[in-house]
This record gives sequence, structure tokens and C-alpha cells, in this order.
Amino acid sequence: MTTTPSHTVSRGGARSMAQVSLFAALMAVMGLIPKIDLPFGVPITIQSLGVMLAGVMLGPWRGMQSMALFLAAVAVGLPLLSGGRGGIGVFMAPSAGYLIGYALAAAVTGAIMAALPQSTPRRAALSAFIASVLGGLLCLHAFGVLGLMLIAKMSLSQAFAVTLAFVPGDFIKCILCALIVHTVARGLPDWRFGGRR
Ligand SMILES: O=C(O)CCCC[C@@H]1SC[C@@H]2NC(=O)N[C@@H]21
Repeated sequence: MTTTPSHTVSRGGARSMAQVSLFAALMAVMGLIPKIDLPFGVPITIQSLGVMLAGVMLGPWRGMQSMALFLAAVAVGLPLLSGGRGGIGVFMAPSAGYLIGYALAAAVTGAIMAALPQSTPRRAALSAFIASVLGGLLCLHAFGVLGLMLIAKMSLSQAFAVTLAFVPGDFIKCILCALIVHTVARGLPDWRFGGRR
């Protein structure tokens, strides 16, 4: 019978925690890049690329944890959202649906990434693109639309029109995510995208 030494387990756990923290920190760094404000209260921000990256790089569970950690830091008042915003009030603003969606979209992105081929850098990049479009774009926007309807009291068609404005930019982020995965897959061939075992 083979047993796993306890130090191996704790080393894996520590590595996992470090990766979760790293992607939460990456979101904070992305928050330093200025947002572009649009009239309806939802800014253009690079942070949605961080959501996609957390999902494809860490997988559903740890990707979601990293976003939850980031959102918890924002909720307690750290000014980590683009433009230096933070505090519980941001979860009552028109963009709150997107914010809540960060954690769930990372989970969906990660789950899709885990299910798709990644045997070569090119396949991993294509899988990352598909996972980002479905999770980091479609799923995130679904939460955004829900938030706009519940908080900003928009109709479904108004909320849909608002979210459509972000699609071209977010599509470019999906391409960037795929390019980053391609680079990581070439440089770190052992990396398990989507948290695959
Ligand atoms: O910082 C916030 O208050 C949340 C902003 C949410 C912005 C959403 S995320 C998806 C879409 N893409 C963007 O660039 N902006 C919106």
C-alpha cells in the first residue's frame, strides 16, 4: 500500500493557496490600469481578463476562490477595483452583477478549460479561447445583465444593449487570454490548465 507523506499534502496545499493569492493579487494589479467610464454606470476595465485567466490557469475551484478572495478584499474596503474603488457600496452599484459574476464566471471558465484538450500549446490556447468566451464573456455578461435589471431597474432589452457595448473589448480579452495560455504552455509544459489532475 502506498501512502502520501503528510509534508507532500501540505506543500501542495501551500502551493495551491499561493496560486489563489497570486491571481487575487493579479486582479489588484489590473485595478491600477485606469477604467473607461461609460454613461450607464458600468466601466470598461481590464479586470475581466483577470477573471478569464484565473479560470483557465487555476481551474473552477481555485479560480473561484481567487476571485472570492479578491472580492472579499474589495468588500472590506480595499480600493482594488479599477479607479481605486472598494467598499460594500460597489456591490449595490449598477456593475454589481458583473462583480458577483467574477467568481462564478471564473468557475465556469475553469470547468470548461478542464474539459477541453490541452495536449499542445496550440490546443491549450484554443481551449482557453473557447473557455473564456463561454465563461469569461457569456456567463459574466449574464450576471451583469441580471444586476443591471435588479439594481439599475433596466428592462432586459436595455440591459442587453448595455452589455453588448462591452462584447468587442471582451472578445479581444479572450484572444489575449488564449495568447497568454499559449505562452505559458510553451514555457511551463507541466502546467495543468483548468486545474486538471
Ligand atoms: O469595477 C466594477 O465596478 C465592475 C466592472 C464590471 C465591468 C464589466 S466586466 C464585463 C464587461 N467588460 C468590461 O470591460 N466591463 C464590463
